[in-house]
Amino acid sequence: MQENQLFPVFFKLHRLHVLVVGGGNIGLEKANAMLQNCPDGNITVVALHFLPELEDIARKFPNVTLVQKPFSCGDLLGKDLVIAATNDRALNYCIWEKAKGSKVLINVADTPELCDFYLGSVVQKGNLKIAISTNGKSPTVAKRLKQVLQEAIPDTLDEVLNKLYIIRDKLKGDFTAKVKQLNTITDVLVRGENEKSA
Ligand SMILES: C[C@@]1(CC(=O)O)C2=NC(=C\c3[nH]c(c(CCC(=O)O)c3CC(=O)O)Cc3[nH]c(c(CC(=O)O)c3CCC(=O)O)/C=C3\N/C(=C\2)[C@@H](CCC(=O)O)[C@]3(C)CC(=O)O)/[C@H]1CCC(=O)O
Ligand SMILES: NC(=O)c1ccc[n+]([C@@H]2O[C@H](COP(=O)([O-])OP(=O)(O)OC[C@H]3O[C@@H](n4cnc5c(N)ncnc54)[C@H](O)[C@@H]3O)[C@@H](O)[C@H]2O)c1
Repeated sequence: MQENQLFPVFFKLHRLHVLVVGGGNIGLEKANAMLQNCPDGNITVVALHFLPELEDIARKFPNVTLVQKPFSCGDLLGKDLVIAATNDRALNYCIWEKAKGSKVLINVADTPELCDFYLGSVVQKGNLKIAISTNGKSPTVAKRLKQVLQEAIPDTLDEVLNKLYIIRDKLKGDFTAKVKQLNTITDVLVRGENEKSA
């Protein structure tokens, strides 16, 4: 079986600055995906034209800036991540070249082979977040799996996380002892009732 070799990380987008080039459907979709996760994310969108939905977003989110102009190399200055989402393949390739030259991580929306990273499909329950990738094989399956997990994970799990956070703070002893106690308390999460009594 082929393995997915992508390494998932969770970015703090309010501490980074993302450049999106393209203000059409895909630019909107990617900006929306980021803002759903991180409403304080810093995003600059550069495009010749913007969908009205993006203009609404820029009004609603003070950290989203729209710049109406053709892409130029200087747009990469001070950016940590780039998403190229124009309808011009040659331009997307040029943005990729410039980003690589500037050591900025880039996602070219329609070209997996030019992506340093993929956006994931995201399950969210309070503090819990699960990011799903199908290794680029089927974003639709990633979306469906997200829907299944969103339903399956109980809302009360967030209470569990908050309680464990308090307990974690109060536990005494050295690191190894704390880890042991936390594992004992949470054992119930991975073992069924029958297994416990056996
Ligand atoms: C997860 C999600 C995150 C997000 O974008 O927010 C995401 N795509 C989503 C949806 C979606 N995208 C597409 C469809 C149409 C049906 C289909 O093709 O399945 C749907 C479904 C829909 O919209 O219903 C079209 C599409 N997508 C890519 C290509 C190019 C190619 O594959 O060659 C094409 C063909 C373009 C064409 O044919 O012209 C490429 C990528 N899309 C990825 C992520 C990365 C791989 C993630 C992974 O490893 O699974 C990757 C590689 C790069 C990237 O874009 O980061 C988001 C789920 C939203 C949710 O959770 O609700
Ligand atoms: N990865 C994915 O999920 C996915 C899915 C479907 C399509 N795509 C591809 O993504 C691309 C974009 O699709 P779309 O629907 O958003 O297109 P669109 O036509 O709605 O938007 C294109 C955007 O690019 C901007 N643009 C064009 N030239 C520019 C320049 N020189 N400088 C700055 N901005 C410029 C336009 O102003 C516009 O805002 C298409 O090529 C499509 O094949 C990707």
